[in-house]
Amino acid sequence: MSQPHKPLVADGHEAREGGPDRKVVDVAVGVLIQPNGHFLLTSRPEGKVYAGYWEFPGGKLEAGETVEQALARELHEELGITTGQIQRWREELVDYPHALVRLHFCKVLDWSGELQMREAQSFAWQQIPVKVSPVLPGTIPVLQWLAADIGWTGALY
Ligand SMILES: Nc1nc2c([nH]c(=O)n2[C@H]2C[C@H](O)[C@@H](COP(=O)(O)OP(=O)(O)OP(=O)(O)O)O2)c(=O)[nH]1
Repeated sequence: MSQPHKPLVADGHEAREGGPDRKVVDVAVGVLIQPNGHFLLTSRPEGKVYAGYWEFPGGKLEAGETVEQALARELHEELGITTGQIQRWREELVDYPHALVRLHFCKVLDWSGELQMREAQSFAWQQIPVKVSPVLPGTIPVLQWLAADIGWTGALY
């Protein structure tokens, strides 16, 4: 099967050919956007790969879950919020040394509940250019899309 486009290669390593042992891991990711356009970034907790890097909240799909179900579960588990409508937005394949991941980015404009950092992560409401660092390689395309939405052509972070 051909890929829709070449994966983004993180960390400058050579992209590996997708052998039978290199499975794609599907990840549901939420871009929570406030009415003023600010979006939520969270830092990856200690103990996970890329600990301390900033990303959009989300996580891997469990067996039998849709992207929307996985994202609603992850946002509740990680942030304690209940999501309203989840809008599928874009997909990105990222080739990390640790895994080949397909990120299913969704826009979330509607949620209820106060944010709770249930995994002791940090959070920051951001706008372009992003002030927190470092950002996870897989989040950079999203910053490009968000910048394009507002006609921003300057630095992203
Ligand atoms: N949540 C999230 N993950 C991202 C983003 N960008 C990006 O490349 N990733 C990658 C990092 C990881 O390889 C993968 C997400 O896996 P994870 O370890 O956070 O998932 P999880 O919460 O289900 O983890 P676990 O329970 O298995 O520890 O997707 C992003 O913006 N948000």
